[in-house]
Amino acid sequence: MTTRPEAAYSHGSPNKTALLYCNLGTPDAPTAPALRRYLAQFLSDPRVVEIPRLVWLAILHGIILRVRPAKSAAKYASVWTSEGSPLKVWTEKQAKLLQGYLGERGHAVTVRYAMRYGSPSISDTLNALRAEGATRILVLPAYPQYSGATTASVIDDVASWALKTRHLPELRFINRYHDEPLYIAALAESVRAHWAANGRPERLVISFHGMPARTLALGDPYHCECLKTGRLLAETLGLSKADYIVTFQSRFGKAKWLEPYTEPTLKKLAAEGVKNVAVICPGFSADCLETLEEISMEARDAFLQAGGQRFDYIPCLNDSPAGMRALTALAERHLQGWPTQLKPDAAVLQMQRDLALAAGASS
Ligand SMILES: C=CC1=C(C)c2cc3[nH]c(cc4nc(cc5[nH]c(cc1n2)c(C)c5CCC(=O)O)C(CCC(=O)O)=C4C)c(C)c3C=C
Ligand SMILES: [Fe+2]
Ligand SMILES: [Fe+2]
Repeated sequence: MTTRPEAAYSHGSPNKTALLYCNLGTPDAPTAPALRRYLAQFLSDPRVVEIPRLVWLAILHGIILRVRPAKSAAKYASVWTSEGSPLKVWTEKQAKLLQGYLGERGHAVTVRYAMRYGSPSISDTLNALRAEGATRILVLPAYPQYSGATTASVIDDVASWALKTRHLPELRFINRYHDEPLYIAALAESVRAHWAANGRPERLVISFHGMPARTLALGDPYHCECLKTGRLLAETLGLSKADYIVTFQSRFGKAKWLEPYTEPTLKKLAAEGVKNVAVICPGFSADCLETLEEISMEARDAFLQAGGQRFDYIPCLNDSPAGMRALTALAERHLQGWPTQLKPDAAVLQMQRDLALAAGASS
């Protein structure tokens, strides 16, 4: 997308408020060349792989980008839909719904989505929003739990766009929503609906994307926020400590990542005689490779092969009304103080009447 924001964003253009919903990104196609492009951008981000640059770039280009693209492409092919990558399909749909839900709540907000890696990029989308006259932009990363690798990386990307931009809009960022009551309620609602249809499992496994273990010691709040989401969900469902476990999936490389790991935990549970589990992944705002393939295919097989009898995967919040209501309320709270009202509200109308009366009295 080529835009000339500086030219279009002149004095006197409309003062629009916008919401930019940013997700991780996904390859353009389930093919090795598309995966190579995507992984090269993703894994070159110093927020994602925090090891010395030159050493890492040699490993990335010398080994990983030669081997991983074909393997990952095959996995993506197993979840790809006629409309494209699930992550992109859901993210696009969520942005459309957010626009509608905010409109229903009386807010004139232009909602767009962007991807941290791949397309549409954050900088192209910010340029397009400015060209449309956005002077206030609220950035909502699609990550309930804050981590340096995800939320901070979105903020880095917005900041690097800002470095190249003369006339900046007002900017706000939502850093986290891991303990928002409506988010927890939406997760609980989807678990309860699942229980109503399929029965209650012996164990609820609450699986989050992993991070290198050292990030916890370095002060990343991610681990604590995942544990809090898990605890609040369990409390809302009335589960005891023995009924659920929080685990971490998607380990990358040989270093120690946050534990317990999801798949080994599932095998251990099966070995201990647990026959029936349900797995939910609250850290993913939308179903994607990591949930649909890694959990619902690979982890399922591992549990069943280890002696488990029933494995249920509970989908992400995706476009569920409860999930969308949670995002809408979150955005609405962070939009406060910005003029987004479609119609002047009652207080403004009353103030205008008072001013007119006062003007009449003094003339
Ligand atoms: C190399 C290190 C990685 C870190 C750190 C990491 C953190 C992290 N990732 C997500 C969310 C997603 N990751 C996804 C895919 C994915 N993640 C990594 C690596 C790291 N992630 C890779 C290499 C991949 C690509 C697939 C593969 O080759 O295995 C996805 C899915 C994207 C999709 O297209 O469907 C998501 C979402 C979080 C939340 C996170 C840290 C908190
Ligand atoms: Fe990841
Ligand atoms: Fe994975």
